[in-house]
Amino acid sequence: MNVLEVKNLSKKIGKFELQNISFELQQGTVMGLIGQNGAGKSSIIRCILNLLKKTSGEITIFSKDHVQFETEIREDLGIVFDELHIPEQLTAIDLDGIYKRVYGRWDSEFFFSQLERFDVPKYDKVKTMSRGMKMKLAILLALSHHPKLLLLDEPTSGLDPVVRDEMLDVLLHFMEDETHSILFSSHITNDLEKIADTITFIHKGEVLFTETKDSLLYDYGLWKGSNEQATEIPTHAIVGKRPSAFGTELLVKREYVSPAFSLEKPTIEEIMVFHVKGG
Ligand SMILES: Nc1ncnc2c1ncn2[C@@H]1O[C@H](COP(=O)(O)OP(=O)(O)OP(=O)(O)O)[C@@H](O)[C@H]1O
Repeated sequence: MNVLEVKNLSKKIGKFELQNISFELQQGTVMGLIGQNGAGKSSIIRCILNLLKKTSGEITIFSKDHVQFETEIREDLGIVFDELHIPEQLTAIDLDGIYKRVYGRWDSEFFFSQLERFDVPKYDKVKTMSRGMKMKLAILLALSHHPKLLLLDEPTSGLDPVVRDEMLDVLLHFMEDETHSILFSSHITNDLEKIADTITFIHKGEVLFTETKDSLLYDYGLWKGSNEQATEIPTHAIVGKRPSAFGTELLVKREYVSPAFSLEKPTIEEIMVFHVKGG
C-alpha cells in the first residue's frame, strides 16, 4: 500500500520549475529525496503539504487528495523543516500546552519522556537552545501525536555527527512500527544510506531516478585505473567520469561491464556527484 503518491507534479516558482515529478512511498518504508542545493526537494515537500499550490498533477496521502482532505490528513502527519518555526520565547512546557490543543492524539507523557531521553530541557526558552537541541525538539514535537507518516525536510543539516546519529536513532525507533513511513529530504547522503529503503534523485526540478537503495548500490560500480585502461570500458556503461590520483575514476553500470574489470561499491554520494558533474 502506498501512503504517498505524487503523480506528474508541476510547479513554477519564479525562474525555477518542478516538472512532472512522480514517485510513490510504500507503507513501512523510508524514502530519501536527494539532490543538490536548489534541486527542488523543499519545493516538492511544500507542494505535498499544500504550502505551495501546485500548478498541475495529483498528490494523495493515505489515498486521499492532499488538498481536499488536508485537515484530516494532518492528524497522521509529522512534519520537520530545517528550521524550527515556533516563537523563540516558548519552552517545551509551553509547546506541550499548545500542541495538546492542536492534535487530538497529542501524548504529553511520551513527549516529556522523549525530551528526557534525548536531553532536551523542559524549562529553557527555545532561543537559548543550540541548533542540535532545537532540531531534536522539532522531531519530538513532530512525533508526539503519534503520526503515521513523517515528512522531513533536511532535518540533519547543520548538526554534528553525534546529534545526527541520535536523530537517526529516533527515526529508526519510529520505523519499528511497520505502519509508519518517512519521506526524508537531505543532501547528507550518509544519513540516508543508514535509513532509506528507496532513493529518489531530484535534479534541476526533475526526477532523475527512483530506485531501492540496495539495487542502486548494486547496479553501479566504481572503477579506478589509468586513462589508457579507461578506454577499454564500453562508453554506454559510463555514467560519469572524473580525474583521480590513478588517472581516471568512472561510475559505471555494472551490467554493461565485463566481470574482468574490478569494481568497487560506490556510496550514494558518489552516485549523486557522478550523475550531476561527471557526465
Ligand atoms: N519563493 C521563491 N521565489 C523564487 N524562487 C524560489 C523561491 N523558493 C525557491 N525558489 C527556487 O526554487 C529552486 C528550488 O529550491 P528548493 O528550496 O526547493 O531546493 P532544495 O533542493 O530544497 O535545495 P536545498 O537543499 O538548498 O534546500 C531554487 O532554485 C530556489 O532558488
